[in-house]
Amino acid sequence: MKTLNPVEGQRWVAGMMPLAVGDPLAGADVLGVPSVYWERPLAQEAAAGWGEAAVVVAEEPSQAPAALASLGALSLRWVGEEPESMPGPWFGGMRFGATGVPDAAWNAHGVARWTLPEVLVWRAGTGLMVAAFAPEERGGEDAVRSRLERVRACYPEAYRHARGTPVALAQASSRPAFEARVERALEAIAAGHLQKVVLARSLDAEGPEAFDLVDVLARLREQNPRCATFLFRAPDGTCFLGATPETLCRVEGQVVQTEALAGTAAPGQAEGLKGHDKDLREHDSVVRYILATLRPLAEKVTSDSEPALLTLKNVVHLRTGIRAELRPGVTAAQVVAALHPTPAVGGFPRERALSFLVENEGLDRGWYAGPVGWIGPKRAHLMVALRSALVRGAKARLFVGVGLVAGSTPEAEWRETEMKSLAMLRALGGGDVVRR
Ligand SMILES: C=C(O[C@@H]1C=C(C(=O)O)C=C[C@H]1O)C(=O)O
Repeated sequence: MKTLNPVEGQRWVAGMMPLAVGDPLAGADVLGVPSVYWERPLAQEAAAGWGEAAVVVAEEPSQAPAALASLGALSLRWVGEEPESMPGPWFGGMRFGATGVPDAAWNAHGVARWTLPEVLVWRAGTGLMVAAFAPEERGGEDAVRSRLERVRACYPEAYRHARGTPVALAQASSRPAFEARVERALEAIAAGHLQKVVLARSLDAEGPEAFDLVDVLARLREQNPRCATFLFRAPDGTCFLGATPETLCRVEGQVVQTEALAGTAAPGQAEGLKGHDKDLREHDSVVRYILATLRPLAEKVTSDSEPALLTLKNVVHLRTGIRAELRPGVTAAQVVAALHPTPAVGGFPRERALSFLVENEGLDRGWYAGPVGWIGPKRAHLMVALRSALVRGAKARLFVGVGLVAGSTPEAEWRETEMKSLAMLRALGGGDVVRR
């Protein structure tokens, strides 16, 4: 594990102040594309971070849980008032897991990468707050004060709407290759080797010029108010961003909220979903896995008695809400390590499904379907990074997956991946996407 600015043994100083009414995203007009971005419009939770006061990086998959656990060791001294409900201060994520076909495009994001921004702006009630972070030694307090003043002096008060006009995207992906992989998965299911496996594919899209990622974020949050819009920028400028509906875990003290999200229909066919045996089986394996995984960590675990419909712009999902009260001493990092990957994005039985993906998926998922979000003392929110893309310049690689069980068909699953790709395509292109 590598700490770019050592956290252990180092003390950090932080300060904060209110900003006038505004929008965390609007800061991008003066401070540039943020290093980290997070927004859940319906929950009125939004945060943008610039710069990197500290970064914790895992270099090997085996180091990812320790990297996450180490974030709690941050020794932070607040000058003046302490915030009550600041998201973070660590923002980042990690890879889905092992891959059979490593893609160097993911290298700069690392196996796991957690950033403590130099400046963090977040929504608090009707206004904004800004915090700054710096190492204690060598004038930390002065750095914090000057950063806060600099941000206050330049921060725009307007809301940042998308401004660009729609552009045509060149798109490339292989339907025959994906359908052949679906067939292979269905054979493994028919042979009794697997009950469920979630197979993903990529789709390459290219715009006429470099994507304006602030515009893309503005569209993602506006078009997907029930989702978490996120962005993580790696040191080489590559950005991983998206708008995902799936919470891996929200931790507030000892209380955890999570959900099973699996089973999908087109918006027009939502009503049939609750009575559809294939989708109910696909969903049920996720509910059972999450309940069994949380029980050893929790005093009490409860779930909704039946799945409800979660209606998004392009798709409808089956959703079961799950809550747990953690045993004393159990941390958010332990909950993440235990839950990820759930059968909503991996499969069941878990290890067999993951090996099947390494051998047959033919894709480096990178951070797609991995945990992304924020973590701080006593609170954390990690989402499953779906409906997302890795973007560099004018090129974007989108990722979409589908849960396969007995009864799935290649054609229907291809269509489902097409539907799921619309959220990112609409945000990248800025216009409606026509699918034949
Ligand atoms: C794998 C994805 O989505 C997952 C798979 C679903 C399904 O197969 O029904 C539904 C929601 C997600 O848990 C994706 O969007 O890429």
